[in-house]
Amino acid sequence: MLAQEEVDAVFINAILSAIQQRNLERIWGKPVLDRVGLIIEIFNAHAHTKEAKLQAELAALMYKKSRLVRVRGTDGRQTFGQFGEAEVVSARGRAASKGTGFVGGAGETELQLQRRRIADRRLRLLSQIKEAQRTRLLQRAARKRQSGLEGKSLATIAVVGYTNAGKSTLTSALTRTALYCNERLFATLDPTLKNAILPSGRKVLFSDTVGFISDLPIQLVEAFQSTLEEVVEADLLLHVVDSTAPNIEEHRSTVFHVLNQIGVPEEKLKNMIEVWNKIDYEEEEEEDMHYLDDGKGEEEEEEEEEEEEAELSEDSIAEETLEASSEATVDEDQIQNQEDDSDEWLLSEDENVSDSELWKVPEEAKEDAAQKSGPDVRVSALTGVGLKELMYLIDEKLSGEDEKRKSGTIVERNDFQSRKWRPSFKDGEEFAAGQ
Ligand SMILES: Nc1nc2c(ncn2[C@@H]2O[C@H](COP(=O)(O)OP(=O)(O)OP(=O)(O)O)[C@@H](O)[C@H]2O)c(=O)[nH]1
Ligand SMILES: [Mg+2]
Repeated sequence: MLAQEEVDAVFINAILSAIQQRNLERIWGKPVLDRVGLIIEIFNAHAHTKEAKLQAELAALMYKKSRLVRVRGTDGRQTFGQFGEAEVVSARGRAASKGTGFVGGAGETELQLQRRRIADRRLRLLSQIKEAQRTRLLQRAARKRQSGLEGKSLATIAVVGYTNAGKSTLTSALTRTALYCNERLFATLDPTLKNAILPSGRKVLFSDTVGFISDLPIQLVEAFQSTLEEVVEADLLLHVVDSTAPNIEEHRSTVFHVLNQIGVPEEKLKNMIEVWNKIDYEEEEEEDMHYLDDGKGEEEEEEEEEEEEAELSEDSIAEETLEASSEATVDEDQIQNQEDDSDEWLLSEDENVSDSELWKVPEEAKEDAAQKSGPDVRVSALTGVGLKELMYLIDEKLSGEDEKRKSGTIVERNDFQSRKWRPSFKDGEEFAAGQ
């Protein structure tokens, strides 16, 4: 067991509310990172292109906004937080001022100021991202005009899947190019287009995309909106599944959930090809299993895991931490009940929810999983097994699409606004603010 001094920071694999995070930091005297915070750190570390950097900054900003809480310090005065978080300001100061008609106060001003700064920056980032999106749109339109063989349009195939499923490795293998592949999560943040020739001789474009992850809040999806646009607009989707992942069903349903959220039409989801990757690994794994066995029975391990999970449940964290540091902290409900009208104008409608709610993927959405229960094709992107079969399948699916288009079953969708999911901002406003 590590001594407290040896620990630099604590990561909690759950979504913490701002208050929970802050209370834990107070008790432990260490920075505490939750699941969303960690994802954002990774986004930032992996963002290299201009667009990816903008998107990562927007994600960080949205997260920061949800962390804006007001706390009263141990000495009873308004505080900016023990750890220098300038965004943490007093709620009780505001409560005390209620009824007197006095709405000002240092804490509130600071909070409003912070919110305003965040709102301004968000608008600027959104308009820059929108600009990148426009360029992308023009390029896409130009690509569509380019003809493939026999006058067929140049089809785009988006490669989607959970992070680390092997999307980049597969895209590289299919297009015989070298894309950046890595064991790290979110190795790819930008969509990359590469061309390839199908067995029929048809020329197509493969688009490698950012990976999905469970509990990825919709606010983060907003940040990657222009990247995900490639997916919505693609002619065909390849869903890469890591067949070695222990929680494969959760991965699959997460991917379906995100695709639904970003507005991929039902028709395209049905037509999607499910590719189970890393089949080479499966064989090796069985041989290796006994080396990894630590001598514990499976039941014992499960029990331990359950205990750990119980310890980390949000409620227990909230209770413990609120008790342990009652003087320095405030109750979350109390804060929400005091949710003032004065700041509301800074937030759009959907943002007036508690911060813990803000970062949660709705439960029912998780059940919104794949109807299909097996792979269309099993491959190994590393060894090349199954890739030929996959290429034939893509050819087949695309010509099926052509047929449908000819018979008028499919209507071309060039209209962005008809998408199911749209970000919480209104287009006109964003542009007015950004120009
Ligand atoms: N054994 C085995 N490993 C694979 C296979 N395909 C990919 N990998 C490995 O899986 C890891 C992730 O591969 P990537 O292609 O970067 O995965 P990705 O889905 O693009 O990941 P992100 O961009 O981070 O979302 C790398 O270490 C690959 O070498 C495969 O067919 N077999
Ligand atoms: Mg990748």
